[in-house]
Amino acid sequence: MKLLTAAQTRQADAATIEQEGISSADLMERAAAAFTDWFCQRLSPAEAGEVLVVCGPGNNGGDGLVAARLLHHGGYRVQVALLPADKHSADFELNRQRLPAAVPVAEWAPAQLPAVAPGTVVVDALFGTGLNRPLTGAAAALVAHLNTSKARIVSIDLPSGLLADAPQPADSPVVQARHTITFELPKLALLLPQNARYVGRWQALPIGLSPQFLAEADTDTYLIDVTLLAGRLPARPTFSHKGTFGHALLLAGSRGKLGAAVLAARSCLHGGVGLLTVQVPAVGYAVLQTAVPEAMCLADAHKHELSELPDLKPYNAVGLGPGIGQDDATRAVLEELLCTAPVPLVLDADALNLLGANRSLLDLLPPDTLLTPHPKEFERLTEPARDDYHRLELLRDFARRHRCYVLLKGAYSCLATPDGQRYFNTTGNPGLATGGTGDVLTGLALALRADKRLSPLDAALLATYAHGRAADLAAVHTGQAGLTAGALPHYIGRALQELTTEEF
Ligand SMILES: NC(=O)C1=CN([C@@H]2O[C@H](COP(=O)(O)OP(=O)(O)OC[C@H]3O[C@@H](n4cnc5c(N)ncnc54)[C@H](OP(=O)(O)O)[C@@H]3O)[C@@H](O)[C@H]2O)[C@H](O)CC1
Ligand SMILES: [K+]
Repeated sequence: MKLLTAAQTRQADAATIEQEGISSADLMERAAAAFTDWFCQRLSPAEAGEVLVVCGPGNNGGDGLVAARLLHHGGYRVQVALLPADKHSADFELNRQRLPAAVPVAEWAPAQLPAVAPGTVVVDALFGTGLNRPLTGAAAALVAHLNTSKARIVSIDLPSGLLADAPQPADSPVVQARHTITFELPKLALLLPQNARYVGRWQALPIGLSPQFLAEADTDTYLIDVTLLAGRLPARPTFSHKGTFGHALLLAGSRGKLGAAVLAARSCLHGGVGLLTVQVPAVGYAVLQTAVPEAMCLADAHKHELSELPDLKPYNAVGLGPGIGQDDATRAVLEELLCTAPVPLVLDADALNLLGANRSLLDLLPPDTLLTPHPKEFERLTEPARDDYHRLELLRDFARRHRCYVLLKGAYSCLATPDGQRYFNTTGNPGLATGGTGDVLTGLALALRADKRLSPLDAALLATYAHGRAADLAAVHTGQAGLTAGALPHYIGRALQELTTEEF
């Protein structure tokens, strides 16, 4: 799925209107009807009580007027508050006329903003993708009034005051919505942590925008979902053997952090790798042989941390990082690996922190290496980000400069590619915010990078999606709070199976 900018959304509207031979008012009716259906499925007229629809001067306000009409006809008690404005869009005016007289309408000027009782259901239709500057004056006053009222706010398209795809001053007035219901495709602003307090839970409702326009739209930003992944994970051939799915080497663990090596190893095996060899410090040898009998194990000569690199010839991919610590001997292993790796690399955790502490090593990164930092690890590789938008710019620049794939982990993890593309993940849940889940991702990514049938991009996309999907499958049984990294590997196979396609 593509992520479109506000400007592209307007172009999609125009293309839809032209190709279907409909009016913009028809498309507004379709969008507002989708919103109203969503609303009615969640709140009955009795549960909603008095619904306050606040409308701005443009087509976002027009959506609100249509929703007010449809809710009224659906038996809801509705009133409409209009933001004072000198001019209104044509479709706003049209739907102002269509609003039944039985629906009370009042213009809410800053001087006398009526009280909004706590818990009132408010439909925020002030501004959407047409917002082009921070709110001031009457609009800012109304937004502040709504936010302090503790109303239950659902925003149409965007929480009013939030720009669709660009940063804005941190003190800009923005509606704090419980839900944001957007149309067809999400906007970038909905995916960023700094906007979470405004956006609440978001959902994109289909409104039949031109499939041709969407297919041809030029974007460098995508969502990782099942449609994007279709066909990327081939079925496992009948006459497969262990070599078919690659032999991976995992370099992991240090004294007191051997669990990371176990988690990554188990995940790699559940990710479908053919053979796995794990090298751990000598202290971990018995642990790995016991905990992960399916993996072959090499004991590093050093007792407590990794100090040597084995011969890499037998391996199709190498993973380094989970639990390795940052001792000098381990840094030397990283440097040797970067200089000699003839195979795809997956670097995580302290391997990234070692890169951050020894920036000259970044110049040794082989092309197509996959790095999987969380935001703090990424900051150590680059610089502190001003905000989430700046962090995405840093991410794109880093991936381009070092010709690598960088997966910035978090809600909606973002994969940046060497050619400047960005992919936001759509799976996962807050249950992943627990120790060891990154190690599980590393093991899964290593398994897929060892599969010679997969491109570096496909392996990274599949690992990102399946890791979050495994968490979603697990959380059904464990709950989010009860989700542990150790439970995740058991759901990876099913997550991958859902993505496997049998070619005709
Ligand atoms: N495909 C879809 O997603 C569809 C979405 N629809 C809805 O249409 C809106 C977008 O409507 P639009 O009229 O383009 O813009 P807004 O309603 O968001 O804003 C109205 C005008 O407000 C002015 N503006 C911008 N910023 C401010 C501000 N800070 N303070 C005051 N006024 C502001 C601006 O006009 P200017 O002349 O002042 O620049 C805006 O034009 C979308 O969000 C959906 O809700 C369609 O209904 C159907 C398809
Ligand atoms: K809105």
